[in-house]
Amino acid sequence: MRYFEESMYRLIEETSTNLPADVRRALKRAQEMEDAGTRAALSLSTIADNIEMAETNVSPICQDTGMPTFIIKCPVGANQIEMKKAIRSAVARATKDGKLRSNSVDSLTGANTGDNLGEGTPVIHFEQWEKDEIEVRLILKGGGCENKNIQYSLPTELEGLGRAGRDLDGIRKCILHAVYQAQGHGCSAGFIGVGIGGDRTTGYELAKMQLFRPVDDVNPNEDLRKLEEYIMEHANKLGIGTMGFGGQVTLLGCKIGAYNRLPASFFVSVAYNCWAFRRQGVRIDIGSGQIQDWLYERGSSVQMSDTKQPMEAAAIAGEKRREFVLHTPVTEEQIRQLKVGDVVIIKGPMYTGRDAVHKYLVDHDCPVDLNGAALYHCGPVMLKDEDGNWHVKAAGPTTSIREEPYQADILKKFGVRIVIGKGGMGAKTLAALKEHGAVYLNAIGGAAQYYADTIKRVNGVDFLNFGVPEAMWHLEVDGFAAIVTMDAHGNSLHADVEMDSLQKLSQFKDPVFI
Ligand SMILES: O=C(O)C[C@H](O)C(=O)O
Ligand code: SF4
Repeated sequence: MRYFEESMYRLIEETSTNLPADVRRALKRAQEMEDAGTRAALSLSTIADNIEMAETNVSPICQDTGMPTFIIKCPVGANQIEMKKAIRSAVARATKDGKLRSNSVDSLTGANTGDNLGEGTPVIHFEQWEKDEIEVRLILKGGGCENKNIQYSLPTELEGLGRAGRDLDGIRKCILHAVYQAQGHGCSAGFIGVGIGGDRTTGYELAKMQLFRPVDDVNPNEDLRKLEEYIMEHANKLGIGTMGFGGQVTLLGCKIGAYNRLPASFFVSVAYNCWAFRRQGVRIDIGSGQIQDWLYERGSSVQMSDTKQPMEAAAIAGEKRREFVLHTPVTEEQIRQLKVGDVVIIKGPMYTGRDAVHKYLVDHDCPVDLNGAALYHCGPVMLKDEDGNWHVKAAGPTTSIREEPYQADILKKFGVRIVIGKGGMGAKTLAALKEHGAVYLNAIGGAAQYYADTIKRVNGVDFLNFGVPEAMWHLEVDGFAAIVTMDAHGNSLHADVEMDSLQKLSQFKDPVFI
């Protein structure tokens, strides 16, 4: 097992940087279904470019490299203690090399361990089997989509769908509702794994395990096969679309499994995974520890960006789409001219700030002048070179709704004019944007290489004590493109899509599986 640690490193690197072929194909099918020039099509082509860039740069597809979760099957007698040590060492090394973001945070103190090792991280599950080889599967599921996981306890009453009973039709309703409630927050279009039954813990576990099934497999259970097909067809009628921008494709895959349950319990657990569906696996030689083969077809065989239509070309592609190049800092007048649907391309300084920074700024001063500034909800992957200079390795947006309790106050207090993130924000922020003359731009979630490429320099950093993802990075950008989804006139694309999709959801109220 001399090479086991190196094999684990390669598995981590491959999973983080090279999206597998089955996932790529699902995204290509989505691209074919969206009309050229629409927001959904533009986002999908940015996603396609990003996938290729990640593979070429051997850098993370998305900056949130998630909770590394290893599922291992090994023969009786294999040394699990040694394997665990090797996995932990490979995780730390991959973090140091910028293949993983330092993502392990002390829940009480907020301290980032810096190497992805800590209580409960990484997650490693062992199971013994009869075969004479080792199989290791890895999933890197990010926090934004993890936040959209949901567990239902039947019977229940569901928004838009009414009563969901303890039967196949009740399960159907829960799954549709799960897709609806995720909206664009978890970087749709997504994949869902569903666990029927079990208890609260094993139900979620089963749901997550479904995500290891190949996208194109067929469920051997006839009832579940029918349900999967039904969900794929109907969830895509909700109109949520890529990034929640509206569109034909909301769901890219649905896999359902069932466990027995207790008479009193009936759980339906849904694991929501973003389009950046990073999972791979390897078969390992028990003697040498070397990789024998990959368990999922590797991404390199499916080329993504043949239908290239970068976001910057939006003004040409979409007849009515307007495009604005803004040099930061900006004025109120520049912001007031923007409307939902416009494409904005930013040049100049930009500051990152996410959960810890927002909480801090509410009661403290800011070390930089944010007047007219662009504030980017982003926790990048950063590497420091030998000369002490920082480099951005991956830098897509994070889910903005988490900052809803703070954003309006921060706009007012510091004079921020551009907020950039993904998934949109709520009514309080919308009102503040209108009152103070600011705008919300939706960047393409998961497009971490695409955005890293627009960052030309790192000018400085504050709050590094919050950890790398939570620090305030001072960036210099050129060609940073995003879409206005909340303007300074009280319009929100997110509110519109949410309302519209709720109406569409209620079409599926009547029983189907009786
Ligand atoms: O933590 C991040 O950078 C992103 C997160 O996965 C999210 O989707 O909000
Ligand atoms: S930012 Fe989006 S693509 Fe990245 S992990 Fe979060 S949900 Fe997934």
